[in-house]
Amino acid sequence: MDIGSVNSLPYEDFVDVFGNVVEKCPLITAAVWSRRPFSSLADLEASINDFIDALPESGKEGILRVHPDLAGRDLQSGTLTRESREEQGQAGLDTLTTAEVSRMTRLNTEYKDHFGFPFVICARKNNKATILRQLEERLRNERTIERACAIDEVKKICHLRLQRLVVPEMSNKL
Ligand SMILES: NC(=O)N[C@H]1NC(=O)NC1=O
Repeated sequence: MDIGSVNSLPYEDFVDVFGNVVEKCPLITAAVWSRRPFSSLADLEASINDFIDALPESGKEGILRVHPDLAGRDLQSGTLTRESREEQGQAGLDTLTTAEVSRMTRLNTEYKDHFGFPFVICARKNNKATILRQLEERLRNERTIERACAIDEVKKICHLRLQRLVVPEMSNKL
């Protein structure tokens, strides 16, 4: 889909297509629809990022809280969103050993107890080793820094999800 087609989508279709670019936050997509027309995919992405940046800290934490744990209960029970399942699979989180699952679960719990929101990282840009290392390192962050870091990861996830939905303008001309 190119940006012209994106701009011509009625509200319902726009939310159907882009409703999960930020995990389980279709409200963000619904809000940015009124900022059409977008000049490019980057412009649509910037509108989403602007919306997130304008939220109060409690709103940003809300975005983090609806993210599923990595290698957590939703992965085991098959209740992840399609996007999240693919991302966690690509990072190898669906083939962890029992010992790795235990370590991830222990660290995820420790992180959540400490910050009050789940650990979020762009799985597609990582693998199980870098995810576990980041989880241990970021646990030591000061809260404000960590919240900003997690929101940056949400934006990276959103960037990659958008790219898979909208063909870059150049490749339409080939
Ligand atoms: N907890 C967490 O980071 N979840 C996410 N990361 C990612 O790449 N997809 C997700 O659902």
